[in-house]
Amino acid sequence: MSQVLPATIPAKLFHERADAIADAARDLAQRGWTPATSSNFSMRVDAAHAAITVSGRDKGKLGRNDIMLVDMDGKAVGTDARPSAETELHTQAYRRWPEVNAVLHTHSRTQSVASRLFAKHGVIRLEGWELQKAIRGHATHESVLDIPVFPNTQHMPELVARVDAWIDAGKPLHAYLINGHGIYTWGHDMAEARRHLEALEFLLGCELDLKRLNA
Ligand SMILES: CSC[C@@H](O)[C@@H](O)C(=O)COP(=O)(O)O
Ligand SMILES: [Zn+2]
Repeated sequence: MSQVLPATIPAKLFHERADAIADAARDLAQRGWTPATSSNFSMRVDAAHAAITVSGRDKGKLGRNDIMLVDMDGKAVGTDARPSAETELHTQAYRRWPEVNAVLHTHSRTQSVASRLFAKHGVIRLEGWELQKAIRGHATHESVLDIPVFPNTQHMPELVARVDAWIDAGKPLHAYLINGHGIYTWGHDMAEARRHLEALEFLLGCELDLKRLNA
């Protein structure tokens, strides 16, 4: 794949983003959170563009050629490569929150099982866990952190509309699960997005343990 960059985007900037995405993806794949080419990752490059994983690639073995440029409508820029099937969910986050610079989506077993188990409630309420403080804006374990569970669909505009409706209702949103599918979360930078994902994986695992123990 050859990526032609707009004149306004230096190659160094695009490569930095691509390398940060590949590093994160390798780590998450090693944890077993990206089975069978699933998951997708992106970073904002500038106000009008994001770098995102090419669709269908093994996320544990990404190189620079597996990351491409899209505009904020999710359309490929300067390449014939096909962006992630879920690109619109990434660009939605960049459009809605100018301060968000990295979006991560994984398919861990914990995320998948939790999404099925809590789908009937439409939300997982996290409350009383110290690790909630790993999420931006949460200063105490006494805060309430609601993670919505949206129905899965292959039709991205439907999911985009559900996310928009949640945000437009004025409800805080740090992450969402898609039923039988996985999780989306994001951050002001890649380190924050990774911290959010790691904390949420841990917290969902705790909730599943409580269910198992019937506690
Ligand atoms: C390999 S099944 C998972 C995919 O359908 C999808 O949900 C996913 O996360 C990866 O899709 P991709 O198009 O590679 O970004
Ligand atoms: Zn997915």
